[in-house]
Amino acid sequence: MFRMISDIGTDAMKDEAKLARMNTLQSDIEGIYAKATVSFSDGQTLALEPGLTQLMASSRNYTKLQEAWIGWRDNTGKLMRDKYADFVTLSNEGVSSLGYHDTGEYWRSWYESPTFEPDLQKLLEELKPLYSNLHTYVREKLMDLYGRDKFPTSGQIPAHLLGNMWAQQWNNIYDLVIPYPDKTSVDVTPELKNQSYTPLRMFRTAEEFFKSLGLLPMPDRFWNKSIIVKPTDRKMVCHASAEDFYNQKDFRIKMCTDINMEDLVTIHHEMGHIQYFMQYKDQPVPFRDGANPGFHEAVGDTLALSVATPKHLQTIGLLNSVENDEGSDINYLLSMALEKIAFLPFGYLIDQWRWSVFSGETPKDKFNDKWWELRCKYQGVSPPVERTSTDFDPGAKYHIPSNTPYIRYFVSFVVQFQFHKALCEAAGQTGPLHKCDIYRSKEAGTKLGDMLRLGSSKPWPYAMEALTGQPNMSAKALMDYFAPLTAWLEKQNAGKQVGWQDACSNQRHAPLSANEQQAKKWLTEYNM
Ligand SMILES: CC(=O)N[C@@H](CC(=O)O)C(=O)NC[C@H](CC1(C(=O)N[C@@H](Cc2ccc(O)cc2)C(=O)O)CCCC1)C(=O)O
Ligand SMILES: [Zn+2]
Repeated sequence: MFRMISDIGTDAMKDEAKLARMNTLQSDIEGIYAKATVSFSDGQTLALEPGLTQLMASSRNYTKLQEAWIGWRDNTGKLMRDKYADFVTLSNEGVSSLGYHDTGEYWRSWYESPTFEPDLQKLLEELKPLYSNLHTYVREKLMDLYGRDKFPTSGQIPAHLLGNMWAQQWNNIYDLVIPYPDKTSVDVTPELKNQSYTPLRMFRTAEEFFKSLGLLPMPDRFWNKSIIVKPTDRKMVCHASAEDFYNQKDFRIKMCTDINMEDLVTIHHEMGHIQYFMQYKDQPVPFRDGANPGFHEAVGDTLALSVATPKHLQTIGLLNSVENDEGSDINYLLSMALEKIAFLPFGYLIDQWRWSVFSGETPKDKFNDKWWELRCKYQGVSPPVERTSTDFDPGAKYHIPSNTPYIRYFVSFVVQFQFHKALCEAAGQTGPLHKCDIYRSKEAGTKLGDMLRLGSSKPWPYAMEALTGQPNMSAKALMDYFAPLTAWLEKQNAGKQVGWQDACSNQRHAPLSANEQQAKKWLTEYNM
């Protein structure tokens, strides 16, 4: 049901004027985000894609990163706080006539579970040790690079140093934290460029994976009507998206494709939505949805877990040699953890914040305090500079101005490992889960297709059981996948201060004295 009446106001809002006002606020807020750029002190002006995204990914200049981080928030969130508060009020009025207390309760209803919130909390708690170990390992490396005096004594990592505008995934700082630099590195971005991959060839490569499982190819109309490169003749919101036109033949992706590994994964993600649209196209319209929104987000990412393996990348000619030793294995698992484990607290906290706003628990003057309370506590990241209540940092993340629910991604990052495990078993793959590649397995494709064709015609636990043999969300498959890395990180972090205090402190660590630096250098060399 989440897709049919997602802009709930259309059906329920009796007062046309209020509906018009809500839609005006929503499009004003989205317009602020879409037009935002950052002008730097050196005269350069960058938009989010590709400029700021590439800067946050590749710059190692503390001050430049900080300027981009502050500038983006000044030109997005800061300009929308009051409008957002008004939007929240009208959105809640819209759903109240449907019998929901507030918009958050309506959004949670799509998961059809009275224990949805405690289930999520339990999953995050189970995954916290793994996240803390990754956080500690990365923090140590970043402290060495940027200096301890940049880091708060409470243990958080400054949010602008993690290779991403929102610190939501840390794959772009892999080069700063790679455990065994002389072993296979799995980043195939240079190879994609060497082989002059085009956006179209990246899309065709993804389609070929789906077809190898016996799943449906992209129809001609998809190829004719999709937009896969940033247009030059007009403005377009570059944030990738997949659209279902509900006419059983029109399905499209819009995306400003960059030639890199991150976008190859995103293409699989978007194509996963298209595959789901096509598989349930013959269901009655109300059932042309994912079993729940998290399932819809998990399809493409599940297949990308196979595609990203060194073995698969070698199969498709993007990696020439694969070394099967512990070092290469840890390198690969760490690169996957920077994308998947790093994301978990972020994926969880966005709607914890938003639900608290919709419920009235967090009033306008507390919007930003609540945001940083959650960011400091769950994600262990801190603002590089002091934030005030007139800032509105949640508004700097696409899904807040676009009013797109987010807990679906937390659900997806958990269930995609359950799906992967089930498909690997169907494909007869018996080795470690992180080495499994279901490429060309018709058994796996049939099992997945059968689940996708259900759409939302059955409750999601039924679909979960059909695919995995049991009805619940479970962190076990994810923890099995990363088990070798967990052991390695625990060894690396032995003797280190693991974790952080709930609240961010303003106090920074003192810089190392000269002989402390010398001692650290000897220790590092000795340990090596
Ligand atoms: C009509 C409509 O609304 N269509 C929906 C789909 C549907 O509901 O049918 C849709 O196209 N939504 C766009 C959204 C785009 C992306 C996104 O926003 N991702 C999250 C989190 C994340 C990050 C990494 C990752 O690997 C997976 C997820 C972020 O970037 O923060 C951008 C990159 C990937 C997915 C999407 O595809 O989910
Ligand atoms: Zn998606």
